[in-house]
Amino acid sequence: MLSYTYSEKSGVHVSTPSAIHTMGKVQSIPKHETRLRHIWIITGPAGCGKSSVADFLAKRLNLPYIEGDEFHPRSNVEKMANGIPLTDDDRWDWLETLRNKAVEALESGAEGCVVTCSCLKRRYRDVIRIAGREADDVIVRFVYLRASEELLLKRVKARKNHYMKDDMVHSQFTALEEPDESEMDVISVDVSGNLASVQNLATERVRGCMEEESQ
Ligand SMILES: Nc1ncnc2c1ncn2[C@@H]1O[C@H](COP(=O)(O)OP(=O)(O)OP(=O)(O)O)[C@@H](O)[C@H]1O
Ligand SMILES: O=C(O)[C@H](O)[C@@H](O)[C@H](O)[C@H](O)CO
Repeated sequence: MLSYTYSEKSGVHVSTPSAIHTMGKVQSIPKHETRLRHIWIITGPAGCGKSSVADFLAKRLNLPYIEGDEFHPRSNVEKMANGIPLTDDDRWDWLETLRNKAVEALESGAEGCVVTCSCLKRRYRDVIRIAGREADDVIVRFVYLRASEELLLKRVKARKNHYMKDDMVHSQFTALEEPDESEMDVISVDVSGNLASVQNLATERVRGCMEEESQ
């Protein structure tokens, strides 16, 4: 069973397993004996730094990294490259694929994984959240990289050799439903600082969250 409490320190509502299910019975176990497996989803609109942060975090935590953009079907990439925003229908299968990839990583023995996925809308995050029902020790957490449209426009404009051009940034913000306080599994990180400071900040927040959970 998962229980939620708000943590001043990490700024998220943390869930802690208070019991595990064994052969149909619920057996309580001491928290310190529980090893949680996290699926860390690095989210936000194009150019917010998902890949740069996820790569860094995965190395620091020694976890496999799944780059969400690699699993978009070719039709989605072609649309985006041609300046056409994706629709909900373009995204459902992709979201499920990413969820399955994350679960597969855990099934094949990883202690957790880091996944990049824009997850622009709440219902997209809900698709990924289902992975947390796999087992009591599996926890899905979102790291939302927060930035203004103006800043991301600047970063995407400066970026070379990417199918997503700056003419798509506005549509990303039109689709975006920023996570609010009711989404207790989201860590929100301001990405207006330089890359190294953002990478460190995100890693610190993630570690803080893990520390809270282990208490
Ligand atoms: N905090 C930062 N400060 C300055 N530049 C940054 C920062 N974070 C990322 N960048 C740069 O902005 C660009 C976008 O970053 P990145 O590719 O990591 O974002 P992304 O969210 O993965 O983008 P996309 O989803 O469009 O692939 C890159 O050129 C990257 O080097
Ligand atoms: O849902 C979406 O619209 C997409 O996932 C985009 O966010 C891009 O793939 C990504 O950001 C690359 O620039």
